[in-house]
This record gives sequence, C-alpha cells and structure tokens, in this order.
Amino acid sequence: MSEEESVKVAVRVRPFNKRERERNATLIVEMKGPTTVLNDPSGENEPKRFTFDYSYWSHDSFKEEASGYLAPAKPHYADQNMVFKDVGLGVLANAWEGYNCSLFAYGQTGAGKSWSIVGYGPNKGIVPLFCDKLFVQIEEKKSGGEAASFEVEFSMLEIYNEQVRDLLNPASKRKGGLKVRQHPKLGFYADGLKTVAVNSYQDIENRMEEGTKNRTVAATNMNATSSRAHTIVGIKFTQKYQNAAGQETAKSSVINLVDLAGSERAESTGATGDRLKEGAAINQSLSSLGNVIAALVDKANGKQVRVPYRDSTLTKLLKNALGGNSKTIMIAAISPADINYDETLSTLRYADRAKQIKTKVAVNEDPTEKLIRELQEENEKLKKLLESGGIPEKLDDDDDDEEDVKSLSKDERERIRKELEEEMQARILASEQEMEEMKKTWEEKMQQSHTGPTVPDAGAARKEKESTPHLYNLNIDPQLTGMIVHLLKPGQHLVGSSNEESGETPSILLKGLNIQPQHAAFIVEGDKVFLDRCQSSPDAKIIVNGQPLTEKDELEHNDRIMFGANHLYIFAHPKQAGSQKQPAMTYEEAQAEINQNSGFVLGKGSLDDLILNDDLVEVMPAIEQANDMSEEMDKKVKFEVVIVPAKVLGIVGSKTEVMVKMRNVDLGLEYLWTKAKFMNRKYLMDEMYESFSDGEDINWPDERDPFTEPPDHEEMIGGLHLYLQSIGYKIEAKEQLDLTDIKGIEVGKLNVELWPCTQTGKVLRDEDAFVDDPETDLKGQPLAFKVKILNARGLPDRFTDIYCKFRVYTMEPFQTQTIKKAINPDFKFEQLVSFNAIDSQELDYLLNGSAYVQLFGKQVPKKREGKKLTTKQIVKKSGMLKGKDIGAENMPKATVDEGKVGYQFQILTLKKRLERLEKKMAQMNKVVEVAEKSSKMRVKTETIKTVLHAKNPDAVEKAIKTIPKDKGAGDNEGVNGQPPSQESKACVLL
Ligand SMILES: Nc1ncnc2c1ncn2[C@@H]1O[C@H](COP(=O)(O)OP(=O)(O)OP(=O)(O)O)[C@@H](O)[C@H]1O
Repeated sequence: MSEEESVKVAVRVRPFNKRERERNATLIVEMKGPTTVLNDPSGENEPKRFTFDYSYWSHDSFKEEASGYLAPAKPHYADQNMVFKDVGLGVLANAWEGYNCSLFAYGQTGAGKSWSIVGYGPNKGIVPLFCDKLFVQIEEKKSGGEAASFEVEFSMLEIYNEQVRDLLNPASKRKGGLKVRQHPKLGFYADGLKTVAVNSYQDIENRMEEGTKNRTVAATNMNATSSRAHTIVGIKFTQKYQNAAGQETAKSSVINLVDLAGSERAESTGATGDRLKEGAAINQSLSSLGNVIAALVDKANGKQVRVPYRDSTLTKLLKNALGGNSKTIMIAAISPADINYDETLSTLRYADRAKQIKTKVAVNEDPTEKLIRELQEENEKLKKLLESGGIPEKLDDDDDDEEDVKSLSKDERERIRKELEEEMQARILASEQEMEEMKKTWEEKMQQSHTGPTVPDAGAARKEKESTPHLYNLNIDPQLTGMIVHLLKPGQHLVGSSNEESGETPSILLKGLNIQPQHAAFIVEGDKVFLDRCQSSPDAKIIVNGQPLTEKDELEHNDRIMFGANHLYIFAHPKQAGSQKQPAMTYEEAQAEINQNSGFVLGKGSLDDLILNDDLVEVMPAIEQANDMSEEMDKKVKFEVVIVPAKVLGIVGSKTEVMVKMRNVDLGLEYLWTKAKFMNRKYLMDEMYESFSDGEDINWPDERDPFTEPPDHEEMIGGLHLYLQSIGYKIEAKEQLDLTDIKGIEVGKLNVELWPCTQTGKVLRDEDAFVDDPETDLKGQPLAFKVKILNARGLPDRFTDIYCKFRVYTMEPFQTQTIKKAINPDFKFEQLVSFNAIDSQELDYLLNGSAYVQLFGKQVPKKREGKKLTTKQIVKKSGMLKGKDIGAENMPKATVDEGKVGYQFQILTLKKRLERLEKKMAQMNKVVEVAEKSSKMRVKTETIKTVLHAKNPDAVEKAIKTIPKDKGAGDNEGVNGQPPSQESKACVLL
C-alpha cells in the first residue's frame, strides 16, 4: 500500500558572515509566518514572495551561551533544536514506522547547508541530533521490554566530479570511484560501499569524524574544491520482530541525509561561454537534479515525461528520495545579504519547484523469508537471462529509463550486451550479499564492523590535543578546518610523501602537489618545537607565517605553516596558548598573509579592495597549484594573476577585476581568463591531475584538456579610450593614439579621426560647424559625426585576423573589417554615428566621456626551434621564478594612463576652440572697422549675429557690406537723449 506525499520544504536564513559585514551588506530577507519575502536591492523588481512548510529565521535575535551554543534571545529565532524538532523528529518518527526518508540541503556555497545538516561544534545539526535521539529511543524501547531487535547501519559517501568516494573506506579508492549500479529490488546503489553496524551515538560520531577527516585528506591531497562535492550520509534502521504468524519480520527504513554541493548558477561561476562546457561537467549532478525536479513537477501536474535520473551520479543515488518511496524534506539555506540576491532568488525558486513534487511512500515491512525469496527469484531470472546471452528489450524495470535497444547498431548492441552482462553479474552478487546480510545476526554484523583498524575515538583525540603541541589543518571550507591533527610528541617527525626507496615512512604523510618524499622535519625537544628543512630537498616549499623557511626555526603558538602548494596548518602549543591574546588565523587570513609576501599589497579601506583581497585569496593558491600541475604533467602552460581596472576592459559599471593570464610557454600564446573561468578550469585540471596520479593516460583531446585554448580563440590585443569632446564643439580631431594591453603596456598605435558631419554623413569643415557653447547650441538638436579608424601600427607579430571594435554611448558596438596577418593593419574604416536630438546625458557623455576602442586578433603559434624542453626547463630558462612569479608585477601600477589620453584630446579641442574664437574676434574687429569708416555708431544686432554665426567667409563679407547702407541705425538718437525707436532697440552701440 503506497500513498502520495509532497516533498516538504524548509527555508533558513543565516546571520551575516564576515565578508558580508565588511561589505556593509543590507538585509533583504523577511519572514512572516510561512512566507519568505525577498526584496530586490536594486528596487527594479517587486519583492518576491514564497511560501514554504517551514521558515527559519536564524539571522539575528540569538545569544551565544558560554558553551558556544546559539540560543534564542527572542522567540522568533530558530536555533538548531527548533529545526531538529520540526524536521529531525519527523524523520525519526517516519523511520520508526518503516518509511524511507531523505533530507537534503540546497543553497549556494556558504549559505548554511552544513550548519543545518551537520552543525558546528556545540551547535549540532540534524544528523548528530537525529542519531543521538535514535539511540536514546532504541534504549527506551529495549528497557521498556520490547521484544524486537534494532539494527543501525551507517555509510558515508561523497560525489565529486561524478565519482563516488567511500568516506569510510578511502583505501578502496579505485579508478573512477565506486560504480553506481541499479538493482530491480534494491534500486540504485554504490557498489562496494562500506556499511558499518553501529550501536551507539558515540560510534556514529566517531565514524562521522573519520569520514569527514577522510574527506579533508582527499580534498587537500587533490586540491579538491570541497564546496563542489555532495556528501550523503546513509543510515539504515531495521527493526526485527516476530509477526503474528510467528515469522521473523523486518521493518526497515533507509535515511539519506544529503549535503549538496554549492548551487552557484552557471552564469556566476563563469561556466558559460567556455568551450569546455565546465558548467555541464562541474555541476552535472546539480543541474541534473534541477532537471529531475522539473520533470517530477511536470509529472505531478499530470504530464507524461521521462525523468532523467540516469543523467548523473547524484540523481541515480537520490532516485528513491526524489521520485520513489521516500518521505523527503528539503532545506533551502539562504544568505540574508543584498550582495547574494541573485543566488538567493535562484535557491528560493528551486525550493518552490521542489515542493510540488510528490513521492509514493510505503512502509517497508516484510517477513525476512519473503524478502529472501524475492531476491532468490530475481537471481534466477537474471541467471537465465545471462545464459541466453541476449539483451532484454528494456534495460531495467523502470519505465522512466527505457532505452530503445532495437535502434542500436551492432557494435553498440555488443557493447551494451557486455555492460549488461557485467551489470547482471553485479546484481546477482548484490542480491546474494543482501541475502547473506539478512541471515546474519546483529552480533555477527557488529563483530564484522569492528574488525580491522580501530576507528579513532574522537573524544580521546580531542583530550590529547589539549596537552600536546600539534598541527591542525586550515581549509577554505570551515567544516573541514581542524579535521586533520598531527600530534607532535617529543622526538623527530618527518613530513613528506612516502618514500619507497629509503624505506622511511614519514610520520606526517602528505600527498599531492609539490610535496617532496622528505619535505621537512619537526623536532620536539622538551617544550620547544622546531621546524627545519630536510637536506635531501633543499627546494621543498615551506612557508612559515607567510615567509619561506630558510633555516631551523622555533615555532610559536598559532604560527601558520604551508607545505607544498596546498597543505596549510596552524601550529598549536597548549602551554603557550594562555599567553597568546590573538586568536588563530582563519584560512582566508593565512592565505592573505602569503599573498602579501608575494607582493600583492592591497589597501584594506575600500569595498573594491576588500573584494579584490577576497578574490586573490581564492585565486592565488589555485594559480600556484595550477602551475605546479602544469610542470608535473608538462602541459607547457604558465598562469599569472593580473589585476585589471574596469576601464581597461571597457565594461561599463564593472569594477577592478582579478583575472588570470594563461601563457603557453612553448608556443608563445597568451590568453586572458576571467577569475571564474580559471577557477572552473582549475577544477578540471584537478580532475586531470588525479588521473595522472593514478597513472592513467592524460593525452586528452584538446576539447577536454583544461590547459588548452583553441587556436582560433580571439584575444584582446589592446585598447584605448577615444575621447569625444571635440565632437561636442563640432571640431574635427585627428590623432595617433597609444594602444595598451591589460597591464598598461603599449602594444602599438592606432590612427583615428573624428569628424563632425550632417545627419546624412556630409563632413562639416571647421569654419561652418564650430559650436561655441554646446549647452545652448546643441541641446535638443540632431548631431552626427564620423569615426574613422584608419590603421594600427607596430602590433605584436603573433596576431592575425585583426579587427577593431568600439561602442559609442549605449549603441550597439561597431566593428571594422578583419585584416589577415599584419603588424600594421589598414582598416580604412568609417562609421557615421548620429543622435536625433541631444539630451543632457548624451551631451555630458560627449563632453566628458569616451568610446572604448579594442583591438582583437587570433594568435599564431610560434615555430618551435631546437631541442624540446619541458615546462619546467622553459619556465626556468625564461627566468620566471617560482613562488613569486604569479603576477605580483601585475599590480595596477602600470595600467593605462587614462589621464594622458584624455588630456591629449582636451588640449586638442581647446586649441581648436581658441582658433575658432580668434577667428570670430577678427570678424568682429572687421565689423567695427567698417562701421567706423562709415561713421556708424550703431550696427544692427542682426548683422552681428550673421557675422558670428556665418556658415562661411562669403556670408561674413556679405553681412559686413550691408553696414554702410544700414539706414535705420539711428546713429544720433541715443546722443540726443531721445528714447530709442523700436528699430533702434535692435542695434548695438559700438
Ligand atoms: N544559522 C547559522 N548561524 C550561525 N552561523 C551560521 C549559520 N549558518 C551558517 N553559519 C556559518 O556560515 C558559514 C558557512 O556555513 P556552512 O558551512 O554551513 O555553509 P555551506 O552552505 O554548507 O557551505 P559549503 O557549500 O561550502 O559546504 C559557517 O562558518 C557557519 O558557521
């Protein structure tokens, strides 16, 4: 018997984080009862309203207790207990009834998913509280004399890069991770996933800690970005008892607690527009989840649609949770800040969609015998199919996943047949294992789970730390900080990757980029702890408090230590802790310290500086790692940071940006990547490096290789600002201007001209066009001018297919023709630009603004000469030093001298204006001269106007000639003291 049930959705808003506070973020979320309101900080859109099953206000109105627990100061604050009472207890009740349950947290990185699901320190999240309560209730049942037996099994896995990693059994790591298979009775499962029997909360806590530690080690060794991983904690709760008929019956519930990867949208991760389609690769699981939800919503609304569970690892494993037999709850974690408006809106929309999904829930309660019989029958069927060697018409029992086997080619059918054969063998094995498990007694299961290496007792380890000097790790994900601890007891502790040759295994075993077999050594003498280099690795990278370690150094409490490219630790000395007032640094602070010592010293005052600092903290270590990977895998690529002022990019409204220059050191090609594009590429580089470390072939085709850019990729050669002030006075301008690249280095010259003209494009020569006072003479008038881009001179010779692009005001960009390979391309380009009736904003733009002109081209690879060198050798030869070569020289000091170009134009315009005014003065002098000669005291204003605004010299002459004949000037009237006549009012006394 199954019943339909809607997915329940909760939304939770967290306090401002440090980053948001520093940026003076404003609160844009309101909660009123079940309604959540999101206000658009730009005011452009109406506030968005959403209604969910639960709304949790955890933004403010709390007080921190001595234990660190955040408790309500006002009743509307939702603390961890409140969330657990609503959500966790509901899941628990369902588990007792024998329903499968799923709880997943969705939201952008740092929105508070882990806070709700796992929790931090004393603020325990749903998973620990759930597990704790489960065992409390089991004990209560047992002591109440319940005849049933209770079994709890625990598993923990991570999906990273579509691969499944067993967090309880990292040693099982195989190529490509655990395989996800589908079983007709058991559904999708990760083949070989370790499931352990647990019989106390402490047991689960230890396992969770072990799993998180394994996750941290793997993430650090592989430079993995943990926010891109999905973690699934699985708990299987089984109650066994005898039913009325005396049969042994199992009532079971599978509970999935899912902490999803950060939900950043493709646009904001820079995944759009890159040929590598990182968006698809990186968040394949998350975007598939979106598609599955959309399809399930359609289905709930009566549409016939296929639900694409098979498109990703995550959706396969969550199939039951989403569309099958499971009571499902989603927690949407959101930031309260205006700066995250887009992401928050997207999260709330996602949640809004999810609440429409309906699952079919049923109690899992059957006699064990029946379950075993069904599995046996299934196996018989599978064995028969295997013997027949054919492919079934349907690949599995699920209508949603039906594939059209008939339409496949012979080869494809053969491939599928082989895969199916393997799949069926695995299914048979899974059924057999499941049957075995069912037959096992609980005692046997417990014994099995507790053989092998003992799981460290998290509590005992914490105690030992309190009295022993130790190192603990820093990670960009606060959840993973402090997970790795190395105790430093008296004696010597070698740090390094394992060294098979010498047979010496370092006691602090590190893996990954740039870690030497013997990297460093800690020497503990009494209360003193020293760090030293190893003689065998003089080049090993060791940084202490931001500075390279040069000699044996005595460490102090809270010192920061970096080994290789990504192992960052804090040294803690409990005996010194009391005398230290400063708290230990965070990951961000320790990384900023390293950046500063690499030459990146940014101010701390402005908002822009803060954003730049944050970006650098994210990018710099990644660049260092990317360069190390490039050297190790010999990818012939070198990366460096560039700080690019927005003006140089020609993007209106944007700020200074951290970008990354990718240089192919072999072919002499350079590409500029946005930070987001680099970070996405970095994720793929890590994937490649992992394959490389596993000894796999990394000869990937270019379209998959994150270290390449296709040869036809366009790059900006240089740019300049073309000031339009002269046009505001209708004066022409002809100039040769400096073209500069993003670092402000001159890369050539551009010859440009600006010509005032009529709306039809007729050029207006100086004399007849000049405008003295643009405010009065141009406003409301039509205005047109021509931009001529004649040619560029002295460009770098690696470019071909060169063209110029520019944008005037808000118009669509204009583009010249493309010139094939040339260092001096002639564009001979002319563009008429016109305004119908100039308004104040347009006039302001003309008088003070500029058109940004950019030159683009494609790069031609350099011909390789002589011996082939490795990346390392080329980098060394070209003098790019390690560590400090990631772009400190690219601080915005050498950027384009905006002022220079601007003044050049202003001076030019001023000169011309002066010329025109002098000309007018000369004409007026002539008027005076003629009037004097003809003894005229007064000249008609009309004549003067004609002279001042004459369109050509002929008109001036003509007007002057009228002066002597000027009959109505009334020369003497004013002199006689008589009131001037009507006509004489329009005269000027000379
Ligand atoms: N309700 C809350 N109260 C107080 N602090 C919170 C709350 N939610 C989150 N935080 C803090 O915000 C930070 C980010 O939270 P958390 O690690 O839970 O985010 P996340 O969404 O899981 O991020 P990621 O995707 O990186 O795993 C943490 O330092 C955490 O302590």
